[in-house]
Amino acid sequence: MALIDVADLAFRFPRAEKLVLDGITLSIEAGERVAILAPNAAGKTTLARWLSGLLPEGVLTAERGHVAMAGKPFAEWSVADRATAIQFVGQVPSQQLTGCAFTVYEEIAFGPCNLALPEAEVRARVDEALTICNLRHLASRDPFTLSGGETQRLSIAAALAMKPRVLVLDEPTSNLDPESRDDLLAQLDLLPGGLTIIVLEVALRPSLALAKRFLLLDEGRIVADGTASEVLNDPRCIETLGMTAVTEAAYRLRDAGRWPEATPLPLTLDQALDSFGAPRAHG
Ligand SMILES: Nc1ncnc2c1ncn2[C@@H]1O[C@H](COP(=O)(O)OP(=O)(O)OP(=O)(O)O)[C@@H](O)[C@H]1O
Repeated sequence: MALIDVADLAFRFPRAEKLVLDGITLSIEAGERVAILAPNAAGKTTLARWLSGLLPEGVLTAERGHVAMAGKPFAEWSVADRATAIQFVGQVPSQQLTGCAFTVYEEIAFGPCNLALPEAEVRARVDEALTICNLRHLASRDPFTLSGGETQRLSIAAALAMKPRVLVLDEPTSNLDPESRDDLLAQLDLLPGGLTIIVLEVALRPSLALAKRFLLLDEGRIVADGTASEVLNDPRCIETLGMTAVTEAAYRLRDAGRWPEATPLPLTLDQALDSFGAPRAHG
């Protein structure tokens, strides 16, 4: 059985003419690292909230279909069980702070404390999350004094301290400068192998750094599902999301007759260097 099953999910916001999600069907296995790609306003955050069990909520219900985790629709999960099964990290770091923690340490401890875990277990979880997210030196700081990148790392640390099976990341690097983005991606790359990661993205580079499987969301439907080269080279993906800078450079070189026709266009710098037998950029 897949860990997450979305069955013919169709959803529209109240009074909206169009469906945001229009028959989404997909399965995600435990341990998979999946990127769901789509342009702005295509429904990434909405789908992320469904995948995380944050929708349905109140009047916001599906027109049809549902999302289930481990075979059970989210509607049947208790809040505590859902929060330990799946965690959502959104794109605006400051909106994710609890607002009731005086320190970074307390912010990370908030979730585990609400599960009424023994103090030693809470401490162990906070310690581990501080290390993974490189926040140990900031443990005593007021969360509201952190930079955007630090706050995003804190949001992820707080999510990890819940020891979820699934982490849903909605454009996690969209508000970060290139250095903070690369730092965060390097840290995410070190997360435990068993953790299922679903990242919803408009940007190709962070998706390539995190995911092995790629889905393209278009007009409320999943229209492509495959490897990076299958999905990122799909004309529908190129039309809506463009190409990586490396692919575009190779594409232009090929047009100018300076990229071997038989050599596939690379998606990343490492692939481009491999094509020429050059040493990779990092080690
Ligand atoms: N609460 C709401 N009420 C009505 N419409 C909404 C609501 N939230 C989102 N929408 C609309 O639903 C559509 C999808 O929004 P969503 O935020 O899911 O897209 P997105 O792909 O995450 O966009 P972005 O990349 O710009 O963050 C948009 O047209 C948006 O205006």
